[in-house]
Amino acid sequence: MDLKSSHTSPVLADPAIMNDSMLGIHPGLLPYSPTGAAFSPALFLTIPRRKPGILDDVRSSAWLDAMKSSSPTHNKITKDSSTDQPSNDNDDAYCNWMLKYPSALASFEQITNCAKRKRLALFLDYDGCLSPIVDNPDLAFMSNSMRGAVRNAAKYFPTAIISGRSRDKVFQFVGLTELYYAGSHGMDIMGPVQPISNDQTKSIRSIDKQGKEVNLFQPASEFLPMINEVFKSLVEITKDIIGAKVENNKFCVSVHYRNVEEKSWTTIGQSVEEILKDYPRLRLTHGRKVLEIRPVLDWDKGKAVEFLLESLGLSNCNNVLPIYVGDDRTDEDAFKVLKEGNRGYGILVSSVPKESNASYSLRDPSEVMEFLKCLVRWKK
Ligand SMILES: O=P(O)(O)OC[C@H]1O[C@H](O[C@H]2O[C@H](CO)[C@@H](O)[C@H](O)[C@H]2O)[C@H](O)[C@@H](O)[C@@H]1O
Repeated sequence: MDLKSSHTSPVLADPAIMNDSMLGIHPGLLPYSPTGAAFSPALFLTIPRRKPGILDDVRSSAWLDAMKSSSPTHNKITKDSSTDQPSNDNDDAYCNWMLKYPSALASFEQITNCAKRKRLALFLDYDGCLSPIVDNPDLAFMSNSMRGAVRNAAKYFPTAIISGRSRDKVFQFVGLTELYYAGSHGMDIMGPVQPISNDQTKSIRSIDKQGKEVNLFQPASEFLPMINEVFKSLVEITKDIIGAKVENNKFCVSVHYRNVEEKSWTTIGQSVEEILKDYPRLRLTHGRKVLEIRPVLDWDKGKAVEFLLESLGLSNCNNVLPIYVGDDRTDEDAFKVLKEGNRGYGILVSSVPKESNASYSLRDPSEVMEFLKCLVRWKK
């Protein structure tokens, strides 16, 4: 998905530049842009309500555009009839794109030159990064070789998984106790116990499954009943749409349409919109063939990275190099945090050109595994 092109879609347009009557799409369905938003100390965002509109056909096509653009089509492999060699329609575009987002493997020396005499911290997204994208989200298993690579990396560098999944679910998939986990797009963080200097009033001491004392940060805890209610309504409203799947990710909900025929995508989008009309404190973001419903909070994967760095005692240090590897739009918040402060590197996992705040790229999870192995070899 080209982030630039998203700004041409009414559903994905920046709310800051939309007027009240524009399309009548529920504000919770628009992506959050912090520009001009008012923050309360409790992290809540104020998003202006818009009057309902009547342009239903325009809204349907807006839904379809938004849903299509959130999941890029993959490279089409064709055969060159003159040589009978496979050729790739999009190779040139990908090579050009890599001039802006060089391969983290090809640029490994450059990255490690920067990491010299610094402490490296690793932040890894799960789906599409450590596990390949598959049709059934319940079967998105990580390979044993990938698990081994992550385990080895965690021996040398503090490592955290930051996922849109519930923290329990992603822990089930990864199964490594030596990592830190942030679920629900960073709204459920289990990190190390540290004196925390910033005002993270919602942090509580807890004990993890291994009996270790940990710090639990759940800024959206009061949304739990609301999320459960919305989850049930979404299950009900989508039950007759073949292929639709609703996943409860604890502090957010995913509505999957990967296995739904394209002609029903608009129905899914509008069903979600219908439900969210009653929940102005929830908003929607788009992922890879998934609509994600989450609290209107000034909290995202970027904030989660900052929180974890602080909990690990690694913030405000010139001798720390955080690296974040992710594939999805929600990972952009983390890329941005690292890029803006020139603090570290975002690595986008993508086999198609996408506009991003990342500094480097990797094609797919197998390259992510190779990159992790390279880091370990370098550190040894
Ligand atoms: O932050 P992530 O760890 O990348 O989680 C984002 C979403 O990932 C999952 O959905 C995606 O992967 C599925 C399995 O490969 C795929 O079927 C789906 O189409 C993708 O969108 C997960 O199921 C969602 O709940 C996460 O929010």
